[in-house]
Amino acid sequence: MQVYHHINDFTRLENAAVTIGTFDGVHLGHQQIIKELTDCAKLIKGETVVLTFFPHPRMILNPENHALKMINTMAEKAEILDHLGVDHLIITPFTRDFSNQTPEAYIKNVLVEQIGLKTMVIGYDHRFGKDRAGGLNELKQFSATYNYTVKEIAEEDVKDAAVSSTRIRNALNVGDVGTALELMGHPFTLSGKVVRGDQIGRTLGYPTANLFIEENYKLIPADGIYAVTVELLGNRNKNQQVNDPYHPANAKKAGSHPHYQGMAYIGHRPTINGMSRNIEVNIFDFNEDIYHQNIQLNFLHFIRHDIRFDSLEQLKTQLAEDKKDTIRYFARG
Ligand SMILES: Cc1cc2nc3c(=O)[nH]c(=O)nc-3n(C[C@H](O)[C@H](O)[C@H](O)COP(=O)(O)O)c2cc1C
Ligand SMILES: Nc1ncnc2c1ncn2[C@@H]1O[C@H](COP(=O)(O)OP(=O)(O)O)[C@@H](O)[C@H]1O
Repeated sequence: MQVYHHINDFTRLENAAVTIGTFDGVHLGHQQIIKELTDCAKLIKGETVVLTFFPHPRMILNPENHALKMINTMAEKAEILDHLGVDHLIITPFTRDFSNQTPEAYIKNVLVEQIGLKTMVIGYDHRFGKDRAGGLNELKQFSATYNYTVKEIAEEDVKDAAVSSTRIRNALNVGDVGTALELMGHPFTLSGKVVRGDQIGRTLGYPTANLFIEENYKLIPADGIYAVTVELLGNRNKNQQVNDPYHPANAKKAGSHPHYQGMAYIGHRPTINGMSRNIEVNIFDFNEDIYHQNIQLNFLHFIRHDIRFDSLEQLKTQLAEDKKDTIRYFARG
């Protein structure tokens, strides 16, 4: 997949099948749109283009709204779209100028002249252009003039499945990573660098790698303990991943890097009166120094809520129970 950070970097295609959206979570509904896009591209012997906005329009229009958290970082989204076989991903900065275009100007200047639109695949409720005046009707209205077709994804197709980014965010906010997995068809992930903590973990017999997440817009699930798989990504630069998905350090094929099971903790560590909200993982059958490495946690199952214990000894007893519960979860297959 080719990634572009500005529409001007894009070289117009002969036959582009295009879709536009935020695609947060790249859930089963989104995957249906991408599948439709791929089928349309085959019909016109063309290539697939996903046009997305980053930062999210609401982050720009509402920068003080810290409540707006995203299921995916841009890098994670790019990676999933790449796996789904998308040919071109255009990440457009959402500027006032851009959003002030009329629907026709947007269709003509951006979609037709800069991208080479031949087939538009679009969800029933997508809006674009100044005051969100553009939608399916406008796309259809100008299709004859600018010589493209419109493939609509019907409301019932998306709604039937009851899949939405909002529903996934709500599930994650209460720790229900199982529902998120079901609605996305892939696990919710957190990735970042391993940083030093207070080094208490190892004294309990449960060393925990502490995760630092760079993207402040990333949604962190509810406090609690989770069954996760852990991928050791080495020292790759996550930003490079978006800029250059072909960089060898960014190749992330199944089995190309170590994969472990583990139990993750999200919370303030009330037992030791911790101040910060930590994301930590105890990796099973593992004993290596991974400070400064990038790791990815794949969240599969909620184990329990965070608890304040009266002593570290009690916490340690509970950690042994958590490990048993987590192993039992994985054994269930
Ligand atoms: C699976 C797991 C469950 C945990 N559960 C709790 C908990 O219920 N209450 C709590 O205060 N801390 C909990 N912790 C966090 C520990 O307090 C923390 O790992 C320990 O203080 C070590 O911190 P350090 O990595 O900064 O050294 C848990 C950690 C893990 C890995
Ligand atoms: N099984 C393991 N799970 C997690 N980290 C491990 C494991 N074995 C070794 N480590 C290393 O130990 C560190 C965690 O030890 P810990 O005592 O909890 O220190 P800290 O408080 O700095 O996280 C990790 O960052 C990692 O480098």
